[in-house]
Amino acid sequence: MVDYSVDRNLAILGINNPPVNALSFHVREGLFNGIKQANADRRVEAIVITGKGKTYCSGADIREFSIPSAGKGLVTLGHRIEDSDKPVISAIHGNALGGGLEIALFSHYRVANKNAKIGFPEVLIGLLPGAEGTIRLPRVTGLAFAMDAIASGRRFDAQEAHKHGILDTICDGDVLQEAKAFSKKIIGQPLDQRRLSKTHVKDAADVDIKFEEALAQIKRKYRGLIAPILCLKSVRNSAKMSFDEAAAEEMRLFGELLTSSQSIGLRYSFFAERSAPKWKLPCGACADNTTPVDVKTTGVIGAGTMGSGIAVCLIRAGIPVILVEKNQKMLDQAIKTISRILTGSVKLNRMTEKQREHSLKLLKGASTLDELAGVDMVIEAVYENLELKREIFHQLDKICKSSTLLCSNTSTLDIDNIASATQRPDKVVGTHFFAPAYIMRLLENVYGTKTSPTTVATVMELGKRIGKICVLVKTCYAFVANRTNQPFGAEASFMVEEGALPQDVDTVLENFGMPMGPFKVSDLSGIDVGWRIRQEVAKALGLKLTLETRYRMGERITTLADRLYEMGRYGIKTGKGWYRYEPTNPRKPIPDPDVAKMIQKHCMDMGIERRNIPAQEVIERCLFSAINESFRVLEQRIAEKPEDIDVIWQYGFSFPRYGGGPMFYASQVGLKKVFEKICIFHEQFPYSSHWVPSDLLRKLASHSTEIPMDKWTQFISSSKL
Ligand SMILES: CCCCCCCCCCCCC[C@H](O)CC(=O)SCCNC(=O)CCNC(=O)[C@H](O)C(C)(C)COP(=O)(O)OP(=O)(O)OC[C@H]1O[C@@H](n2cnc3c(N)ncnc32)[C@H](O)[C@@H]1OP(=O)(O)O
Repeated sequence: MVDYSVDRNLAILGINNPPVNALSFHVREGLFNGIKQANADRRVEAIVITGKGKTYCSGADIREFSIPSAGKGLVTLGHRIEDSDKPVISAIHGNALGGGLEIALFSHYRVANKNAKIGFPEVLIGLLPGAEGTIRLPRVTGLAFAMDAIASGRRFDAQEAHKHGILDTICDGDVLQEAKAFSKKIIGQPLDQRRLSKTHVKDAADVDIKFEEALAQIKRKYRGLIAPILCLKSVRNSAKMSFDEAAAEEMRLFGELLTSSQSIGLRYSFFAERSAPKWKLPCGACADNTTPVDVKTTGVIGAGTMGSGIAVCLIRAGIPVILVEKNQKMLDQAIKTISRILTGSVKLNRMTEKQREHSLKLLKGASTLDELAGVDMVIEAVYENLELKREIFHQLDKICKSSTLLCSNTSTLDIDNIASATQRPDKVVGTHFFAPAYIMRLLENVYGTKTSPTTVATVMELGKRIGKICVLVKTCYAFVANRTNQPFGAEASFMVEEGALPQDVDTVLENFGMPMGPFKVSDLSGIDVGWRIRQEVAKALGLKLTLETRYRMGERITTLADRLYEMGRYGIKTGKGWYRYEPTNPRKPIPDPDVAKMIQKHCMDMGIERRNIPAQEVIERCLFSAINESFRVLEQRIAEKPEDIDVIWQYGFSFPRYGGGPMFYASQVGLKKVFEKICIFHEQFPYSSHWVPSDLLRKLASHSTEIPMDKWTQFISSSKL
């Protein structure tokens, strides 16, 4: 795990723990012994710590944090490095992150390749740099930089690190060669001033004012998160306490964070996000054994909000797009919108003007499907109507070359049904983007019964290329995202019918950690949009809709949103929806007594007695209904693993990352408790089929001990596989 070699007067300790050279137990042991050995070796005059392969060191092994007291060895190792009688140089390429940067700060000197990335990302997993990082960095950079870097977790480049004194030198080529050359300048120099524990924070006098400024910013930016605040407190200690006192306090704060529910959730999310792209099909094909085809050209059909957003994603990633829209006015408008979106990206420094111009050159408008004959992939993004989509796929099948993949940006419709309109069902797949497509990171890829592994591999790869977090799911009505979110929204509305007001429900869920409650989201996305979907569904089912009912096809429903629509309250776009909006601040939702009156009248007319709804009930009804549906989705193998559902909720519905997602939340509450509550709600609300308890959940909950998440799918009855 650490390769020890001697090159003339230098001992080279090469960390060799692919893929990211994490500081696992054996790496720490290897470095410790290497320093000891080098100090005892009379040939050696200086020691270089370097990383084998692509990187120097990406920090502690996050998986080890679930082992009590793991990690303590890092501080012991650090002290051994700093106390070395022979100078230690860290030679950095790739990443020096977290514990990796701490090892560099225990070293006496640091040299790096100009492409290296440096940082303390611990806060992103709910921790702080616990091996004296919060005490050492301010001694090098001063307080303001250290507070910002540690509390934000941002990665910065070698130039910035050099400017702030973290690096002694940066080089263009091989960093090990540079370290060897550098050693000649420092061998024989006194080491004491290079030992950071012997130095002081230079701007310590300003600590209180800098702390207050940073704290105010952090509280605004990272609402509800504990780790950024403790990061700042620990940096403050570096200026107010002796080195040893501050380090002891840092260790205590690290321990507090390590066992916090936020950090446990964030660490889960770190790995869940990385597990999502590792897809697997029932036939055994998977990400590791399937090669995607190269997509060089694409077509997008429909120049509405979704089509334009998808086109932005593609051209931004350098992929040419033919945007097909038969309505010329709409096409012109879409091209203007796309150009405006890219201008916005330039203003936000997300791309340069030159990149914007290059991207726009990749976009071509067209009015007929015939233009798509030669493209490698088509993404259809017309509105949600099965017949229309089937007709388009039927035509595309005739027009496009035989290898073209045909993707549908549908949020609900059956992929098998769409595929059956073609002679190439193996090349048909769902690509469900979330609005606005150029901002939202989630891409829910949907395979049908006949979709080939190559087609799946290709859309998963394309998603990655355009910067999306891809999750693969099997076709069913509404897939995983909308299917599991539907009960969440329905329960929120039912509670408003039973006694809460929209703002009450929103506030509870925002306090839980959702950035925006469901009624604010509904105002943002448009009440008319939901109304139109309900009309389409009713038309397809041959139903006549009325406002004066509480049940449809044996299911409880509420017509409150339809009543808002009838009042012309479409949400933010009309200045009125569940809330009202002042023209002077059109984004700020203000509770509206007219809405309260409408709700009360609705309840009187429908004979509903209103009652007080406690906050706990809001959380349980919204989340447990989504959890129950999630277990069904898992049981039916619509989702392959619980982590996939959680990633969908994080990136599709902004579920707080520290909360993990509905499945992780269930695991933390305890499946027995969740199941019992679902049974109670099922009795209380017999006309909501989302409360019928999932068999899988029942089975897991009946176990005498909690079953860990990675074992849940083993309990699916074989008859359901
Ligand atoms: C109870 C009282 C106890 C008191 C104890 C007190 C003791 C005090 C001692 C404290 C010691 C603290 C030390 C330190 O401050 C803490 C840390 O260092 S925390 C870790 C900080 N580092 C990170 O957060 C880096 C995380 N990784 C990344 O950001 C990225 O992976 C990357 C390094 C930028 C590389 O990105 P990519 O190239 O895109 O690759 P992937 O992300 O896909 O990763 C590839 C593969 O590697 C796995 N992995 C990555 N980093 C780690 C890691 N740090 N530990 C373990 N595994 C890691 C990743 O999961 C992928 O594997 P896969 O999941 O695909 O199998």
